[in-house]
Amino acid sequence: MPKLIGSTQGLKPSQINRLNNLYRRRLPPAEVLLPEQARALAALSHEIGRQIGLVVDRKGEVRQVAVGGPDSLPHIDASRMRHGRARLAGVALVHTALGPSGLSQADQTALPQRRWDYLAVLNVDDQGLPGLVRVAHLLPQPEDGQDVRLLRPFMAGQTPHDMAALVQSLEDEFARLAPPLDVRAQAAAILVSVTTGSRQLAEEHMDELAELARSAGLEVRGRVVQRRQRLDPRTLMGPGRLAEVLLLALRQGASVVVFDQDLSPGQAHNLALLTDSDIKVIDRTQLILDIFAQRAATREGKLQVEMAQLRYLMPRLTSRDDGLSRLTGGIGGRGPGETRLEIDRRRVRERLHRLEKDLQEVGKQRQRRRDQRKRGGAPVLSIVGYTNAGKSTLLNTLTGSSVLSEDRLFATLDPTTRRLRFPQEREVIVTDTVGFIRDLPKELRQAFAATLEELAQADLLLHVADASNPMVEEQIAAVERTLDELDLTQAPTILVLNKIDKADPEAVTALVNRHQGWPVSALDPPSLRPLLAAIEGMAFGQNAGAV
Ligand SMILES: Nc1nc2c(ncn2[C@@H]2O[C@H](COP(=O)(O)OP(=O)(O)OP(=O)(O)O)[C@@H](O)[C@H]2O)c(=O)[nH]1
Ligand SMILES: [Mg+2]
Repeated sequence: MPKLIGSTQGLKPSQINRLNNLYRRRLPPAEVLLPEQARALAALSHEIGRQIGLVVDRKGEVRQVAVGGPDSLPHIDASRMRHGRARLAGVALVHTALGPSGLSQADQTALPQRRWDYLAVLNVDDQGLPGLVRVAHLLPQPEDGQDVRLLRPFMAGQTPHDMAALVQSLEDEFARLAPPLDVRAQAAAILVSVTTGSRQLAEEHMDELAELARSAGLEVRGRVVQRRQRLDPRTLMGPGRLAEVLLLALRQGASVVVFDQDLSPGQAHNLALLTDSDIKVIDRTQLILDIFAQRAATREGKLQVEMAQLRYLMPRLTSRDDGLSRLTGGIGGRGPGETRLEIDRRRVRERLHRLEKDLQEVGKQRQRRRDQRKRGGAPVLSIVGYTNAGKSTLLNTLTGSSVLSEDRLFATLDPTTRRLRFPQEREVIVTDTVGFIRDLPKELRQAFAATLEELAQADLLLHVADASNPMVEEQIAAVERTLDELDLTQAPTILVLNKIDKADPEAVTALVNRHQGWPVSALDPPSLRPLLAAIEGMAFGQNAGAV
């Protein structure tokens, strides 16, 4: 028999017994409660002066008995009660309310939070007698602007609907309305941004978040931007708005909610407690970590990503509870965590220590390779730039190689080195590396320090920007800021304005004038000729070509 949960302190053994006995009798699935069950429940609730909640599955079995305060219930985790692939929780909540209050605001928001099949409130009068039963359920589509339907209140035993049939039809309707998932996607997601800034900026950042989500294998099914005077320190957005987001997720069949803002460990924890356990609430940093985890191919890359994930996880391991399992893993359950709920801080620390050692070792090897290259004497040209700007494509076209390039953020994680030959037997070493992004998570910046160190060796930096991107100015600034933070401003830099084939020509002209950049299309070799001449000139001295 499952255990009672909630405020059982101070109750008499006989009362605890009677509460436990509530597990023994099934409730009629079609009817919510039989009259004698309503009487017993009302009397007991009245006697202990607390709300009693019953979580009831679709067969009428009582799966959880919860004891609350005079007008509240404890947190109930319905995750292990879910049946099959149901969209709704597969369980309903029936609880008592002392006095005439009926359905509270908390009840209304609990519906999308917990996805109860339905929620029934049994009023208990001041004599301890059962009053009306009020039932509310979520609507698959809004009706007259309402997302929740309240059934006509009734006395126990006089249910106006066959509740089992009603739940089944809701379930079918929710399933019918959510489109099937694209075969290439791992899950559907709702994107959320809570901001005190301008809507336009928030929308632009959401465009980027959508690209990140797509790159991570998520299918974006909705975007919600909330502007507030002040962020809610507990959950960023207010509870009402959060309930809307969760309802949208339910209707769209989305199992991931991604915040554009970073969530503190406390916020992530609170949000996890306020959402159904089938929903994963993550932030932009986690999304980026997840992409990196999917893309890391070399040993060094994998070590770096695991280190970043563990560093992110560490402060979130303080409290261990049901929210944790959803905080730890990646979207598809990759990454550390998920399978290791029992993972503790000590083990994480040990693993981090090990990773640091391994990374140092790999770093030494990298240093040796670098020294060898240096001894060769050829100048080193490093390609840097915002993710997806076309760095790998440019490397390929410049050096006639075939490094993976993809319309996807963070296609490249591991540095690649190629030779670019000029006439007269002169060559430069060209390296392509991981792209930058605004607000790169600090865990990743630290973990990728070794990779980025490579850039310090560069004699020349090629900063590639995507001139066709509406956010190109912000991207150029973000890259410059990152270079600055990495202390990489010594080497001369050439700004390459890429993708002019699909950019607005006037915008390109303006960019060229403003930044003294070289307009090119990495897909069109002839367009690279002036840039090549500039590279040769800067790598070998202005007049080198004439010698
Ligand atoms: N139209 C057009 N597309 C380009 C051009 N250069 C690159 N692309 C496309 O832009 C996308 C990204 O190119 P990548 O070379 O992978 O970009 P990257 O900067 O290496 O990206 P990450 O490694 O993910 O940071 C690919 O789909 C390329 O085909 C260009 O000049 N014109
Ligand atoms: Mg690349």
